[in-house]
Amino acid sequence: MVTGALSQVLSGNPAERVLDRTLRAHRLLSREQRQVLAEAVFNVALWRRRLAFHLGTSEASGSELLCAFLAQLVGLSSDVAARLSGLATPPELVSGEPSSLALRYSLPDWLAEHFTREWGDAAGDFCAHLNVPGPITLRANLLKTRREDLQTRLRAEGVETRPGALSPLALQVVGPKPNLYGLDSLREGLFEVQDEGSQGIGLLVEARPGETVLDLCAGAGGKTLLLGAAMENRGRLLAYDPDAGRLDRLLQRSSRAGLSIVQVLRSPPEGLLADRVLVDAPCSELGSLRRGPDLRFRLEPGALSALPPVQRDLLARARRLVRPGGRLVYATCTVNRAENEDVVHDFLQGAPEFQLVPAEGSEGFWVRAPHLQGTDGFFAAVFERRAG
Ligand SMILES: C[S@@+](CC[C@H](N)C(=O)[O-])C[C@H]1O[C@@H](n2cnc3c(N)ncnc32)[C@H](O)[C@@H]1O
Repeated sequence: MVTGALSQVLSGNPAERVLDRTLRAHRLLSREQRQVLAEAVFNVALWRRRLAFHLGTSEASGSELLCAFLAQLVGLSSDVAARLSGLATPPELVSGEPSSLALRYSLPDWLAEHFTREWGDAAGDFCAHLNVPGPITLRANLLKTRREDLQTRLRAEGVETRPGALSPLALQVVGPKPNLYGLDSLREGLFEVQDEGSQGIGLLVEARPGETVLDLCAGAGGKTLLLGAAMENRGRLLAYDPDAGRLDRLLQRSSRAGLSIVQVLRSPPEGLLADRVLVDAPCSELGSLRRGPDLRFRLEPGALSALPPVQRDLLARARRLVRPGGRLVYATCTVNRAENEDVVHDFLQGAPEFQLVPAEGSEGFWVRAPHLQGTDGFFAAVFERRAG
């Protein structure tokens, strides 16, 4: 069963979906067996390049990779590892650390090269952090609760948390992964699951009660909901996204959150002057790679250059929708100068009515990353439209 699941993952099916399907097809597995299956699928999906190095090949089967995982990472003897993996003879394993970043941290070559260009000496540290699952972080919905009350409520539901250090709304789950979707507190809209970096972007907008705020790439509303709570459900909160299904989910989540000021726009906004506009742009999403063990192997190098034209176009549209004296926030969840700093520099050159509001990061940009603050990777730039 494990090797069947692994060969599906190795042929490009998302590990999480494969695991889900396999568990559903084998409902009689014990809790421990399910856990072992999950560990094996996730670790082989993530470490496949590194494990292939230990096998001395670039093309290894699911069984061979599983055997290398059990011997190299779990520490079983090679005989036992081979038997558990269904191999007749144990493969000879190469020991030691690979010298290249790509093999050490199990990344495609092009991606390791990209991260070296982006982070320089810190690339190894960044890549190491991509291989550790991020924390599960919740955002307290202040329309319905306070962070400390939510913490008490969750404890009563069997979920231990601690306050996040970066966002005043954040609680981090402590201990094993709970089934959050089974909790009444979630159904009652007391919280949403949201990385602290993502919360930080919503907070950069500084939305206030009574204002008109536009979320131009609202998706399913992760940040829209935060903006609505910051506005205390007063004012106008406009949410646009070309993906109708995501907007439908946004509406469901808004109603669960007790948010009634959201107006979903089914076509791009025109002729509007908002106090604040958020452009949470579509991007290559390299900052979220730790959220899926095999995401990195399903990306193509073309992802790095596909989106800057779309991002430039979005900023050009957003430019016309901010009132004089208003605020514009451009954000991505990626680590790619071409989608971040370069897009922003071009925008500032072509839009002299806007000025950068410097954040604490380098060049005045706001940057979050797993090896720096422990969040997923994000980039943001805050602009103000000059008054008059
Ligand atoms: C990073 S996601 C947004 C996530 C969302 N803000 C959240 O916090 O949950 C980017 C979104 O941009 C949308 N998008 C893609 N092309 C777009 C366009 N031309 N105009 C506006 N949104 C676009 C995608 O459908 C996607 O939902």
